[in-house]
Amino acid sequence: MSLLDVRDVVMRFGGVTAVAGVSFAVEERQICGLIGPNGAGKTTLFNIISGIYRPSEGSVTFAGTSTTGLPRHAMAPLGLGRTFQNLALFRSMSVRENVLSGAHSQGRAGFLAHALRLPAAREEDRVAARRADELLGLLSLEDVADVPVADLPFGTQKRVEMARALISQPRLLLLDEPAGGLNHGEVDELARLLEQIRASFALSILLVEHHMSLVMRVSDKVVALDFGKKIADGTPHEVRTSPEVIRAYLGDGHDAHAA
Ligand SMILES: Nc1ncnc2c1ncn2[C@@H]1O[C@H](COP(=O)(O)OP(=O)(O)OP(=O)(O)O)[C@@H](O)[C@H]1O
Repeated sequence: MSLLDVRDVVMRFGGVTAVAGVSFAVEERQICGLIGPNGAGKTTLFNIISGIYRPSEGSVTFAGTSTTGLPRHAMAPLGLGRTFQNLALFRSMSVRENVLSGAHSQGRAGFLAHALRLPAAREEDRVAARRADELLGLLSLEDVADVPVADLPFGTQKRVEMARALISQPRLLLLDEPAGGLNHGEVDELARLLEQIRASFALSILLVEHHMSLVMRVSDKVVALDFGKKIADGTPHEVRTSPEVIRAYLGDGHDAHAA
């Protein structure tokens, strides 16, 4: 059984079919890249998997549970973490507070236990604080732990978002254009970080990304979309050399050399 199973998913917005019957799977500990030219349907599919949209047709199964149409707040407790293309951080809060905010979805002790500072809640807070420290170290954020997020460069904010997604210990991390807005050096750093995260946390990653060299470097497999349909699904080499993928990028005036 695959960790994530996307089956025959269709998404229509009025007269527009954004996703036209896509199936693919992500296995345990796999890094899967999702690529395609502008308007191919990547973000729509990503939003379906993370519970923002309910598909018009088809199903999504995560770790054996059907998540089709489940609300997004039900996703983190199941083990699905995500980051956003345009960052969704609390800008006036510190890095540590932002990272800790990701732990709340995991809490089992409940609102009342936290309000009354009962032992179960205090233990949860201790565990979360310990995990936050580990993640701040792993993502080289210790020196800025107490700095408000708004005062940090974009690349650093992206690492904060990653740490916040990781604190809930997801089995699958959904990353929406993590390289967007990063410079060369930062993209290189990101590639190393993704490999390190996979090794340290034994998780799977689904990566929607335009930055081809990053996708090809870190992915075990790549799924390519064009006009809402899957046009390739295989190793980075297979996808990079697929005539349909080359055609999709060339035909649309995209940077085909990078592919
Ligand atoms: N809420 C919506 N209402 C109407 N049409 C939409 C909506 N969301 C997406 N679309 C259309 O669906 C198609 C796929 O869009 P989507 O954003 O999923 O593509 P994408 O591959 O993520 O593109 P990009 O790389 O530019 O982010 C596009 O034609 C888009 O205009």
